[in-house]
Amino acid sequence: MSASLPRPSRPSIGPPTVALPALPIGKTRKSTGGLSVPISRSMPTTPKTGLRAPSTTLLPPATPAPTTALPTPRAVSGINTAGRTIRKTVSINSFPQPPRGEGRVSSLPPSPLSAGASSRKAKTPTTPTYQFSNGTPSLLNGTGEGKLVARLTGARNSDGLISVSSPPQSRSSSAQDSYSTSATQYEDLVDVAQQKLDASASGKRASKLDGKGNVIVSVRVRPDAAGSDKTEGGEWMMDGKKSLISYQGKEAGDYYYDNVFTTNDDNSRVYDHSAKRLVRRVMEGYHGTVFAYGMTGTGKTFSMQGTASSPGVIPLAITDIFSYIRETPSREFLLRVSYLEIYNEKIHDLLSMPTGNGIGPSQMEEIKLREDSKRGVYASPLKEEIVQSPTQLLRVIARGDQARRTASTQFNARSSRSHAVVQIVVESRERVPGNPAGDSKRQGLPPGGVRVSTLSLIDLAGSEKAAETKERRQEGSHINKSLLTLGTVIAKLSDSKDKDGKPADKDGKHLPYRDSKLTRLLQGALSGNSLVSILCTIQIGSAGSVATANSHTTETLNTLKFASRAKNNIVSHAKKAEEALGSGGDGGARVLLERYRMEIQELRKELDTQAKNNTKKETEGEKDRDEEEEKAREKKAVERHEEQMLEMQLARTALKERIDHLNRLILSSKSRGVNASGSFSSLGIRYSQTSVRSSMATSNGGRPVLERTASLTSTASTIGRKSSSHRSSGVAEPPVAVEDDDSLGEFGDGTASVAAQNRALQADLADKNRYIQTLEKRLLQARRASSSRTSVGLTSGKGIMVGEDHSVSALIKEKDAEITELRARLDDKDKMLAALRSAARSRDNADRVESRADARTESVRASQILDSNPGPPPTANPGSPPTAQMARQGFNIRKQAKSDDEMSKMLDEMIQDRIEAGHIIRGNRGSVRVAPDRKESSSSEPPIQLQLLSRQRTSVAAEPPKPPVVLEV
Ligand SMILES: Nc1ncnc2c1ncn2[C@@H]1O[C@H](COP(=O)(O)OP(=O)(O)OP(=O)(O)O)[C@@H](O)[C@H]1O
Repeated sequence: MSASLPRPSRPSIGPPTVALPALPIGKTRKSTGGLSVPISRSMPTTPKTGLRAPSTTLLPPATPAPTTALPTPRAVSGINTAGRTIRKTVSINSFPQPPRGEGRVSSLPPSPLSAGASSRKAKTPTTPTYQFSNGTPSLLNGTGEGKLVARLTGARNSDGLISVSSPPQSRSSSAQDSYSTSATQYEDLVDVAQQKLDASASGKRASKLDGKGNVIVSVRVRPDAAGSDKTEGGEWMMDGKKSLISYQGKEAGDYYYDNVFTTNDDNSRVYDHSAKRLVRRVMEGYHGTVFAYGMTGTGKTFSMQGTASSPGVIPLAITDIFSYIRETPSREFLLRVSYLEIYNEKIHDLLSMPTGNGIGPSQMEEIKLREDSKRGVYASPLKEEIVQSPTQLLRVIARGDQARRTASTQFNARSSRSHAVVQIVVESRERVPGNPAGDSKRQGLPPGGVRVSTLSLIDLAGSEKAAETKERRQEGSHINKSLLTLGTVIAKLSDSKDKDGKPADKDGKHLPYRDSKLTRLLQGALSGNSLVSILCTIQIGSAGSVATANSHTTETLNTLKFASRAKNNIVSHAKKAEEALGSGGDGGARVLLERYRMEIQELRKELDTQAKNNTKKETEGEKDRDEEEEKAREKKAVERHEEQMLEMQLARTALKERIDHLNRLILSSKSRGVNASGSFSSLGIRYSQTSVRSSMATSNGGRPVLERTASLTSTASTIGRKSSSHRSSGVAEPPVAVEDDDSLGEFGDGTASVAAQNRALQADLADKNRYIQTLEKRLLQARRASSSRTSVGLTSGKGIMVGEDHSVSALIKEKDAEITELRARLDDKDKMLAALRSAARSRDNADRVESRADARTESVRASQILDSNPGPPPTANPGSPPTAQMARQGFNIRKQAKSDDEMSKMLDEMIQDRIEAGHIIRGNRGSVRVAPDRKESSSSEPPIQLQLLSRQRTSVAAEPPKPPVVLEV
C-alpha cells in the first residue's frame, strides 16, 4: 500500500534552513489532503509537472456512508442551494486530518471532545494520507465530523472535486465593531445536530480520535503584485476546493492542507475557515492560538489585521467574541487584552509604549517571560486592559499597531519587523440568576467558579533572505533565527516525553523552546495545551513574474514544508479550562472576574454603609437645621420683644415725663401760690378768686370767667388724671372734695400778682414746649426704630408704612394727637394769659376805686343809708361830682354783691344736686366732702376745678357781705 503512494518530494524541497530536520517521510501530506479513503497503490509516485487538476486517480475511493441512520449525502448536497449550509458543512469537514501512524504514538490523551484515545498505528511513509479521510473528530472541525466527512467523500467521488461554492458574504465590511455574521447561529444548529450524531456514533469513532484535529493549517496565496494571479502554464497549481497546492517544478509535489485560500478568497473566508471555530472554542473555555507565518510581504499582516473594507482575523475574531457573549446569557464574561512584540529578541509592551514608529523603548521596563504551572509561559510585567466592547478592543489593538515597528524592505513597503502577539484573556462564569451579593465570599460564588481561557493572535515577522541596511539585516537575523527555532521545534515535535514526563523529541531530548522568545512564548500552544490554527502565506508568481524572478519559489516551498510539518507534528490535547473557585485558579490572583465580584461586593457594602451614614447624617443635619431655625426664630422673637419693650419703655418714659411735667406744673402752680401768699396753693383758685372779683367788678355775669376757669382746670385735670372728659364740663359734674377744715385762706390772703401768674404761665409754656420737643424726639426715634425693623420702611411723602407693628403707628398717631392737643392747650393758655392780663387791668381799676372808697368811710355809711332808701344809682362817671360818683360806686358794689349772691346761689344749687346724687356729703360747718364710695374711685386730691368751685362757693358763702360803701354826702 505504501509503495503505491506518491512519494513525497521532500528531498528536493527540503526545509528552508539546514537547521530544520528533514520531514519524516510518512508525515508528508501533500498528496493526501483531506481525502478519506486509502489511496490506491497504483497512484503515481511522482508528482505531475505543470498545472494540473488533481487527478481522480489520486483521489481515494469514496468511503461508504457509515450508517444508514446518518443523513444521506443527498440531504447534505441538497442544501447546495443554501449557501450557508454548504459553507458550514465544508468548513467543518474539509479539514484534512493528519494521517494515522505517522509516528505519533497512540498514547496521547484523547481530544477533549473525543470519546477515546487514538488507535493510530505507525504507518509507513508509503501510506501517509489515506487515513485522513475518516475525519478525525476535533474541536475545530465540529463534533459530527466523521459522518459528514463520509458524505463529503462520497460527493468527492462523484466528480473528483469538492464542489462547493464560496460562502455568501454575510459579513458587513466595516472597520469598526459592526461586523455581523449569521454563521454563529447557524453553527449552533449544526452543533446541535452533530451532537446527536455524535451520541449515536461515538463508539465507532472512538478508535479514530487523536489531537490532530485540534490543529488547523491553512495556506493562503497572495495575488501577484502585478495583479496577475494566473498560474496556468506555470509550475504552480492551486485548488481551493481540494485544499491542494501542486508544484510542478524542480521539486514537484502536491501539498494538501486544511485550507488553501486562493487569490480570490477574501479575509472573511479565511477567517471563517481557519479561525472562527477556534475562537468559539476559546469562548467555551479552551486556549487557542492563531498565527500567521510566511515570507515577508506575502500577506500575514493583511490576513491578520485586514483593511477597513476587508477586516482580517483579529477584528473578525473580536466581533465573534462579543457575538458569543451576547448569545450566551447564561454566563458572564470579563475580557482583558494585552499586546506585545518581540523585536530583536526583546519583548516590548505595545500598550505601554508611546505610539509612533521609531520610538525607542529604552525607558520601558524590560519584559521577561515567566512560567507558571497554571498559566504556562507568560510575559511580565505586561499591561492588560479590560475591554467591554468591540470598539474598545479594536481601539486598544489599533493603539498597539501604532507602536509596532515597521520598516520598508525590499519586498514590503511597510514590513513588520517584529513578531506581534495579541492576547485576549476570557474569563467567564456561570450566571446565577437572582444570586444576591452575599455577605460571605462563598455565598456569592456561582457553583461552577470562573473559567479562564486565552486567545493568542500572532502576526509573525516575515522571513527574508537578505537586507540592504545593517539595521534591516540585524532585524532580519533575529527574525530568521526565531523562525528557524520555531521550525526546529515544530519539526522535533513528537508525542515523546522525557524521563520527567516533559515533551521531548524522538530521541528523548528536550525541545529547544528556550532558543528564542517566540518559541518560548508559543510553548504552551506547540506542546498541545491549545487549539492551534496556522495560516501560512505565500506568493506565487506566474511564469516570468517578479515573484518568480526573485526566487520566491524556494521560500514558498519552505513555507509549504513548514506548514506540512506543523500539521503533522503539532498535537493538541487542549482541554477546557477548569473552573476555578475563588481566586485560586488560573494563577491565583489572575482571575479578575472573581476579584471584581469580591470588590463589587465590598464596594456595595461600603456604599450601603455610606448611604446609611449619610441618611443618619442627613437626619441629624435636619435636626440641627431645625434646631438652628428654631433658635433663630426664638432669637428674632426675643429681638422683636426687646424692640417692643424698648418702644413701650420709650412710650412709658414719654408718658412718665409728661406726667412728671404736668405734676411739676401743678406743683409749680401750688408752690407759686404758696410762695406768693403763704396760704393759697392753687393757681386756679387764685385765678377764680381774681376772676370772680374781676368779673364782679368788670362784667355782669362772670360766667365766661367760670367757664374759662373750668377749661383751665380741666386742662390740669386732663394732664394729671386718667379721665378728663366728664370733668371738662366743669360745673356740671363736680366730684367736689372740700375739706371741712379748709386751710386755704380766702381770696384776700392767697392772691398772687398778675405778673407772677404771667411768669408761671410762661414757665408752663416753656415747659410744655420742651415737653413737646421731647415728645417729637421720641417720636422720631420710634419712627427710626420702626423703619429699620420693618421691610417696607418709609415711603416718601406717605408717612410711615409699618408692615408688621401697627401698635407703633397707633402710638405715633396717639402722640401726634397729643401734641396737637397740647398745642391747642397752649393756645388756650395764650388766650388765658390775655384774659388774665385784661383781668389784671380790671382788678387794678377796681382796686383804685376801692382805695378811694375806703378813704371815705362816711360815704360808705351814706351808701348803707342809701341802701335802706333806695334811690337812683350813682353814676361812675369820673367827671361827675364826688357825691354822685360815690353813689355810682356804691351802686357797683351792690351790683357786685348781687352777682356774688347769684353765683353763690348757683353753686349752692350745684352742690345740693351733688349731695342729692350722693356724690358728696355736706359737713357740719357747711363744708362738703366726697362720699366715701366715690372717694375710692377718685383721686385723693380733688380735681382742681372742683376745689376752685367749692372754694369759690365757700368763700362766697362764708364771706360776710362787704359793707356797702357809705358815701359821705
Ligand atoms: N490577499 C491579498 N490581497 C491583496 N493584497 C494583499 C494580500 N496580501 C497582501 N497584500 C498586500 O501586500 C502587501 C504586503 O502585505 P503584508 O504587509 O500583509 O505582508 P506581510 O507578510 O505582513 O509582510 P511582512 O512580513 O514584511 O510584514 C500589502 O500592501 C498588502 O496590502
